[in-house]
Amino acid sequence: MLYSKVSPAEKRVALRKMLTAGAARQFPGAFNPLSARLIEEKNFDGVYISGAVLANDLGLPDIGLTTLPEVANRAGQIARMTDLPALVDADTGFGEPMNLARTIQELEHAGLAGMHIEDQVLPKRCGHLDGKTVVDTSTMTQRIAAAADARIDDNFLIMARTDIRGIDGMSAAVDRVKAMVDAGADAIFPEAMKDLSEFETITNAVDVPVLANMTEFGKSELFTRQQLADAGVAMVIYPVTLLRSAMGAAERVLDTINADGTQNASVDQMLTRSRLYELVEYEDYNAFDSGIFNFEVPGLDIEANAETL
Ligand SMILES: C[C@](O)(C(=O)O)[C@H](CC(=O)O)C(=O)O
Ligand SMILES: [Mg+2]
Repeated sequence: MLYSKVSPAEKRVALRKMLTAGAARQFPGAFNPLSARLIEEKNFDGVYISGAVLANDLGLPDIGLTTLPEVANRAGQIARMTDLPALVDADTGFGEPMNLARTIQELEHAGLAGMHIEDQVLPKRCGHLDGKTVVDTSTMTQRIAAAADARIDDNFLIMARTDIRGIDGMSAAVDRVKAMVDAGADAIFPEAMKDLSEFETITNAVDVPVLANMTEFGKSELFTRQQLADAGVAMVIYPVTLLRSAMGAAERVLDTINADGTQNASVDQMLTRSRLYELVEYEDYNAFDSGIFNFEVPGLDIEANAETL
């Protein structure tokens, strides 16, 4: 009922423990707090909170327009609704090293288990698009060092993402991930890997957990969990999958209403009222209320006093 009773500190420890090379832990992207519940109920390992989803949910493109308070607030609403650890996408960190320090502390206070920051320059782009630019290595390593230094809970995971693969190729990507680990990154997100051998090159180059981004309509093929595990990947995200599915369903039902004048033909595709109530634990709230508002007043015989009450 209400929020998760697992503390952020416990979630961070759990995240650290589960991220071993080849574990390929699966983190679907929650597009709202309720979908985080669904992810947990379906036994996934953790919840991802995508920058693209946070921006798109506000009707904005994913080009770095969202602000730290917006991201921290929404990510916190999602993270506290599940017992699973949540990893949030903090884009480029919302500024330069001093801002990075504040970003880390805000996200820690919001109850996140970890975050990732990337080496793009603003305006940033989806990592699977062309036309990106990245900062030089020393700017990126300063961001990571400032983030690591500002953290209060040592278990808060700082993941570093590089978008350099699509610009300067794989050997630049290998140099960049090594430098990011040396600067204090706890985990690596190599963006826009073309195939499994590229993931393997990265997992062989560093000793920290590596993430694979299985976003649809991007540059990577949609590999299975097993394929990614065999390439040494520790964590897999499906960042926009649920939002795309939910919006796809929404579009179809609107078309049905337009065509038929009623939603009847779509009802069997919907989450039923009882299933929805199950997800929000309606029964537990009812039980709580009936335990308190039982209309019994100690020492008072309600029936005997019925006329005067
Ligand atoms: C992972 C990502 O950073 C996100 O914000 O979810 C995006 C996903 C996408 O746009 O498909 C990305 O840059 O890959
Ligand atoms: Mg993003």
